[in-house]
Amino acid sequence: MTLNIALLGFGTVAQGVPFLLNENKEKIEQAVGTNVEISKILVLESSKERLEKQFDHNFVTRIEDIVDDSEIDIVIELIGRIEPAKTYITKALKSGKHVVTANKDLLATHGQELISIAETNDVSLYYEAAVAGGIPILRTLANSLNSDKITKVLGIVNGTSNFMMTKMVDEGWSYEEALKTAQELGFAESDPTNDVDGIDAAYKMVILSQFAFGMNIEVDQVSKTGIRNISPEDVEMAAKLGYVIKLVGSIEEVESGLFAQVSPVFIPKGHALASVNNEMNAVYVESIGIGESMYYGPGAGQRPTATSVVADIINIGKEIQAEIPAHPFNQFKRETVLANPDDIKSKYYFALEVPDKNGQILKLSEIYNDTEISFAQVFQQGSNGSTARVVIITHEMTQKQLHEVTEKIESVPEFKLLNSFKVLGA
Ligand SMILES: NC(=O)C1=CN([C@@H]2O[C@H](COP(=O)(O)OP(=O)(O)OC[C@H]3O[C@@H](n4cnc5c(N)ncnc54)[C@H](OP(=O)(O)O)[C@@H]3O)[C@@H](O)[C@H]2O)C=CC1
Ligand SMILES: N[C@@H](CC=O)C(=O)O
Ligand code: NA
Repeated sequence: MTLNIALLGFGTVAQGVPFLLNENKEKIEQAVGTNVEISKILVLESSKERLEKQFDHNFVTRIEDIVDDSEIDIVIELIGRIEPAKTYITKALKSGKHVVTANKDLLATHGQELISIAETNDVSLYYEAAVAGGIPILRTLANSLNSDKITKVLGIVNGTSNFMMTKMVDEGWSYEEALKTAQELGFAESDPTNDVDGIDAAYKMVILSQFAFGMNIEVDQVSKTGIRNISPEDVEMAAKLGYVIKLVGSIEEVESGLFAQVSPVFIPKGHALASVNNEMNAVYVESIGIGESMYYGPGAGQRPTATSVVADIINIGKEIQAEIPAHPFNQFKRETVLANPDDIKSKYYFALEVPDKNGQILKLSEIYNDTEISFAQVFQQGSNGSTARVVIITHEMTQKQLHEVTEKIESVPEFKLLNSFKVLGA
């Protein structure tokens, strides 16, 4: 019996699926126990003729041609965004088809609804490619780390922004040049705002929270800051102090609950995450059993992402062949409890613009002192004659103190808070 699959969409990632099925045919057939065929591919009417000239596949333009086809076992959604992907996945699941997707936008916002439809219809919904493209992180958390208790996850999980930061900092590329190349290389989302503003990474934090902590946080509960406002002065100061700046997603469980965030972070140069460059991703896990572990690999791009998609197809194929009942991709579920901001502590970097005259550092010190934040280091990083750029590295402080001190600084008209970033390390 052939395992018949159908693709929805035939863009960057989807075109990697036939490539891998073909290049790796023998191994895949041995794993699944039968051959895997792409029987139909759903494309837009406007693209069908162009694709038919280029590829020898059975292209269709109506979702019904796929969901009503009883020969099709697995539907692979690679259109992206919310609609029509959500409607198509729902139809496929309700028609008794297993579904594989790489769509983190959809899983982070409507995942619970889709998981419940899959369960009701006794079919599988797998999405390894949705987090950190080519890194097998979700299956590792669900299968290999199920014996361990995870306390913290730090992730460089957006390939586009990491690629851009690497090229801008190490090779002096402009923001526009770096973004355009990330788009050309197939790393960026159709709307790259999600990549540069930390939204794509926040979607991945939502999914990682489910697998690592069994908690289901909302995207809006993940605080997000992207890479747009990182300045050359921030990068220069980071380097001078022995750090690199990267967009990091973090999830930590403290006594009061879970806290998730995406923001630029100062990472000490010796930390394993500091050497994750270009489109590479890494998920760094702290747990009571293993201690520290890191999972590293390409987070975006056609072949790495399609490799995760095909791994999901193989896993579902094996289960179909062995007549194993469908089960959720992630079985870890607990009540969701958010942390008290008083319990979330970190060191911080503050960059401020202040009038270049006597008494300003003293005035700043008073503000921080009033909020019970102590300085670890203070620098004046240049002056234009009327204003000076002051950089402060603090000792550990809480999220609550961060909000308080930010408000206090912003209430002083002559002070301008340029940036405040978390600093990793004790
Ligand atoms: N690129 C990457 O590195 C990674 C991507 N992902 C995820 O994988 C998914 C696919 O991404 P990617 O391949 O990069 O995106 P692309 O934009 O390259 O591909 C999406 C394709 O879907 C097609 N499409 C759009 N609407 C429809 C529709 N209604 N019916 C049929 N086809 C449609 C588009 O067609 P047309 O070209 O004709 O407009 C396009 O070819 C997304 O969810 C993305 O977030 C996940 C990890 C990594
Ligand atoms: N646009 C995303 C693709 C993978 O999820 C990224 O750059 O990481
Ligand atoms: Na993955």
